[in-house]
Amino acid sequence: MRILVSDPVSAQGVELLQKEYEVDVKIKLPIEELIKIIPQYDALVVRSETKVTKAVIEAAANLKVIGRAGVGVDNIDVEAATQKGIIVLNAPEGNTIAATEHTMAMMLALARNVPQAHASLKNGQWLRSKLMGVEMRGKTLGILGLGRIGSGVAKRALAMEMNVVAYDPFINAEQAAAIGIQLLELDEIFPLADFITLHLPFTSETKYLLNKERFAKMKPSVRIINCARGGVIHEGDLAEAIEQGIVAGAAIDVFEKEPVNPENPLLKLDQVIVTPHLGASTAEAQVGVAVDVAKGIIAALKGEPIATAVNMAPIQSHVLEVIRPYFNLAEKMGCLAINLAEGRITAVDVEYNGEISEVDTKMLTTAMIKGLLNSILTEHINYVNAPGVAKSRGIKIREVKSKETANFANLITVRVYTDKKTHVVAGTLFGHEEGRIVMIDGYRVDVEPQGWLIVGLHLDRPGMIGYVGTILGTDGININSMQVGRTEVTGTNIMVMSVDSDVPAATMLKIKAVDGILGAKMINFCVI
Ligand SMILES: NC(=O)C1=CN([C@@H]2O[C@H](COP(=O)(O)OP(=O)(O)OC[C@H]3O[C@@H](n4cnc5c(N)ncnc54)[C@H](O)[C@@H]3O)[C@@H](O)[C@H]2O)C=CC1
Ligand SMILES: O=C(O)C(=O)COP(=O)(O)O
Repeated sequence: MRILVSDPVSAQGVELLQKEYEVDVKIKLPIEELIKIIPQYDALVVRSETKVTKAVIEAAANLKVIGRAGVGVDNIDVEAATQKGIIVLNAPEGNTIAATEHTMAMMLALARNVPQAHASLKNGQWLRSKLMGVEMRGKTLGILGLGRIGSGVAKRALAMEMNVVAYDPFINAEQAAAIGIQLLELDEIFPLADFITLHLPFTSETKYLLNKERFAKMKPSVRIINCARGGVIHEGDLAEAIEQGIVAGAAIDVFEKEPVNPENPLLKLDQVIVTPHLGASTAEAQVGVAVDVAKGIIAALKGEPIATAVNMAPIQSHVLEVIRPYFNLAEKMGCLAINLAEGRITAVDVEYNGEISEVDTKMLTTAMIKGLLNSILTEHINYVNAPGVAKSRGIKIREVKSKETANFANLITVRVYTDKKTHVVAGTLFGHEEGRIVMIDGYRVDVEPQGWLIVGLHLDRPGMIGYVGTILGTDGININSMQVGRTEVTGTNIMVMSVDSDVPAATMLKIKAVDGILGAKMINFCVI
């Protein structure tokens, strides 16, 4: 597998990738060049500079994952990636402190005219009275977006004895109260705030969130800090508001177009201080995000679950810890259940019993669907596209949960409904890691889901196993384990044979033709 790193990321991250895969680092590629070479790669690592447009994604014939060494994924066409089944993941925690501290630096520099004082003094001017500042203590700070960075800024601002209020429709009052601040509506913040700082993602919702109308509602002494994304503020409106004295000043780290056009009106104003998107630029943050993104890319290429994928349901780390050992089992159960099934599949129920039912199991259900669909479709099914493909094929997926369990501490049961019959497979973990199938269609078994299995239904009479064993032996197929499962209902048994190699269709036909064999299926766990 080959990985392309197209923005500068720390060497530690690149080295991690190199331990497992071939890595090319090619910085500042023109987009045409990127489109030309992207088909050679299985993974792409970017920061904010590379624009991963729809055209890039369409050309990316082999791409499985795009890793963003940082937070914002607005430079990636996530929708196009999702449609193509490409995982997009980010590294959201590594640069939080860097961006938080840069925000504080920008706020203080803005309040005390530090860049203007520095520039004028280096120019030989001693401008003490012209560069009068304002204090932070006792001032009101309005934070728009109270996520990782916004809440870090809130804590630091409280330590500086500021009054802090915030707007974030996705945070509840208790979460804000835990930080020690009050949540307000957006329009309630404007007449109160002496400083407004932005910490929200750039989306269609937040585009030009601060514009002419909103500036008009603010205190004329307001100072605005933007270390989030350029397009969240209408730059032309901000420049105008500053020129007209509606806004006192601004500290800007991010621009709608980067690198910023030297003609951008904000660059011409003395009241505006700027940095060239330096929020994440600390040695510590760059190592942090590079290592995190490398780990994410490796997990994605190995088909393992990823905690920071942005185009899959996010998994909290404590949940991931509980469900991680079950992923492989869930996938294999999906594969087994679909191979047993006959007829047109209409719905799949996944039941979780025991303690596992108490955490968010959506991702495990996705793993099951991934295993199920990968066994029957030629297109590659992964965690990103599995739910969508199931939906497009009219398969209804339901989760059922109960803390109650009979024989096992935790049990996962999958029921595959077809227009002919319902097939049921149950599995659990032995110890912490060992996945076992413990029930097939009502028959109690104990099967390790790996390699190749033959599952056969047969009449409960002497010699059946012998017939099948002879056919396999004659055809040179080695059996490595075998068991027979019974239900309470007498008359039929299930035989499950684990074999060392694929079983040719001709051998399966011979097995099915044995008198007393009611059906036999070959399951190849190696395909998923
Ligand atoms: N200047 C730089 O170098 C850096 C910039 N960033 C940017 O900072 C921003 C915040 O990053 P994090 O705090 O890590 O993200 P986060 O996801 O932890 O926080 C974002 C917050 O914005 C809120 N939000 C989303 N849509 C909203 C809306 N329409 N109105 C109000 N609130 C909304 C969310 O509820 C969330 O609490 C992102 O845009 C990120 O790209 C992050 C790191 C470095
Ligand atoms: O993480 C983010 O969202 C950032 O804005 C940092 O961008 P960068 O990696 O420095 O290009």
